Amino acid sequence: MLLGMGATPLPFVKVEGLSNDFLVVDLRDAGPAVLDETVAWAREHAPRVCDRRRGVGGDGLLLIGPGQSAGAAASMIVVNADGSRPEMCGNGLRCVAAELAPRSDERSAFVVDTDAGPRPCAVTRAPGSASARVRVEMGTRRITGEHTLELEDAPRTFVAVDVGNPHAIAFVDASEDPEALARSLGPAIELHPIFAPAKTNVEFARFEADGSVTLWVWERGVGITAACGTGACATLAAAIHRDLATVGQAVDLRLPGGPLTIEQDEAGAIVMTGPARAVFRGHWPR
Ligand SMILES: N[C@H](CCC[C@H](N)C(=O)O)C(=O)O
Repeated sequence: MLLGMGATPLPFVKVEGLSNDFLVVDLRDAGPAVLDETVAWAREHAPRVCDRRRGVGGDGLLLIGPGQSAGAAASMIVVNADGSRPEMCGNGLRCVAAELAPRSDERSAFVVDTDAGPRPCAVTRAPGSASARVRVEMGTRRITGEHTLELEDAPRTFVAVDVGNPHAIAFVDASEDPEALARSLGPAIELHPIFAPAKTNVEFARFEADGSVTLWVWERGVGITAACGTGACATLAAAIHRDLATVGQAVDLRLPGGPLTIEQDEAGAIVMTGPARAVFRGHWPR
């Protein structure tokens, strides 16, 4: 199936994990030439495909290819809504794993290769259900620095965390609104020279009286999303780094799209567990 003039329509599955939504295209059997061509096509057409009025709508595309590393069941290539190709996507990987897992199986486990490395996944679902609960080993976080940025309202300090992709997390006071801050300051921080050339995802997190965390994310290459799996992982890592949380402590991360369970061990290895759902199937006309 060669894409381009007269190419056949592109089959996809629309998926969502905590309302972070994507188009999944399964190219495991398409061969390397078509996979590469489809990645190039997706990067060029992502803005239109992800447009919520003129296209399917979504935060990005997830292209599934054959596994690259020994024993991997498949690989996942992520394309953001702006056409950029990030290293990793946590909510997206849960959705890809749920697509890879046989609907008839209650439990399945396998490794998926990503641009950030292999990620072990475990899928649990009621047989036949379009929804699943997925546990992903997200690798080991790296704290890459702390940066105090002079921003329009006041200097703010961000913890820079790499969880395969880059994140900058600011913890805000009880009197501040993380959503308003993410919307107003997110774009400038994503593009701030200190994070060049890779740019960064941006998180504003507020600890609540009950110990939970209200989290809003301005995603690199996307904008505000309802949830960000890698962002939740990076936020917990930053909280532990700042002694706002402890290793092994279950922190209730409250994203607009719903809660995520994140755990970090003494060595900095992070595990994320959350939902994934297939919403509908379709074909994108070529
Ligand atoms: N926009 C992100 C990729 C998607 C991350 C997010 N959707 C997740 O669930 O981790 C980036 O450019 O690094």
